[in-house]
Amino acid sequence: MGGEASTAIALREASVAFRLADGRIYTAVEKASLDVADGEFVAIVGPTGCGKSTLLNVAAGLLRPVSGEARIFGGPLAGLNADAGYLFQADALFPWKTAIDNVAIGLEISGTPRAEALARAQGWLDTVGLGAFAGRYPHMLSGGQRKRVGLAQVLIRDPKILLMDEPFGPLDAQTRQIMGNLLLQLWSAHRKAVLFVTHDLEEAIALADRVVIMSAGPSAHIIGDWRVALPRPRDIFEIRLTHEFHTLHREIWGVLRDEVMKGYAQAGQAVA
Ligand SMILES: Nc1ncnc2c1ncn2[C@@H]1O[C@H](COP(=O)(O)OP(=O)(O)OP(=O)(O)O)[C@@H](O)[C@H]1O
Repeated sequence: MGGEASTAIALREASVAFRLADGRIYTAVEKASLDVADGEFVAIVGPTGCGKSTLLNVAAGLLRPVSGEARIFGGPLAGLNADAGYLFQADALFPWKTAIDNVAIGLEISGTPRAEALARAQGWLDTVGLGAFAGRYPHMLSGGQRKRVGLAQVLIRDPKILLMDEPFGPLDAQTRQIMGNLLLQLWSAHRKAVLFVTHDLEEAIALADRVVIMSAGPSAHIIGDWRVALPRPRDIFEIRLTHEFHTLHREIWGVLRDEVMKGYAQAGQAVA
């Protein structure tokens, strides 16, 4: 492992608890430890409701752990993580702004002159394949196109860390794969540290350098950590067809399946 400063995100025995409406305390995550190196792509997979978004929110500085800590590039995280860009499942686009204005806004807020912000926003729209859609409002774009604008909106600020919470969740299977390939292209060109939450193990293996599995909650924590030694550059259509992919998938699923079943049981849902 490199020095602490080359570790983009270090969660050290982080525990997160919520006060429920009836006053009880629910410990969602307990003593979760995870490192993401600078430039590394790590995917978190786990049963529904286990605490994946909670961990991401700790890394974003949106939630403070009740014990343990989050360190960013070697320093303690206090307040919002200014090194991170965040992409959620839901669109975060302003409906009253055009695509180009949605992309430019992050620069404008931080004082970049409007003409320069627009020129750079147009460059990012070109990069994500939406150069001709600059003047469209979000409601005039497809779900996949809105995700592309969202990616451009985050990447234009050049964050060192990308926090992604099921970013392609609402998209159809084909568009998800196309977006996955676009993300990999952008990531290999710009090499951010990525923490990517997904419930989809195939997506996690196809994209990531490491796949991390969380246990079912309450008191969820990291129970497995696999290095994905598949070659890059990857095409996520093709990589899923390889023997190495299937072997790794079977191995990780052997652990994940048990947690998924526990997760359903604990949520009181019937499983056949
Ligand atoms: N503000 C809150 N108050 C109380 N409980 C919460 C709160 N936020 C999350 N939880 C609970 O903490 C647990 C973890 O939630 P979280 O959203 O992190 O799970 P997740 O793994 O991202 O779920 P999913 O895969 O379904 O999106 C869940 O049981 C959830 O009900």
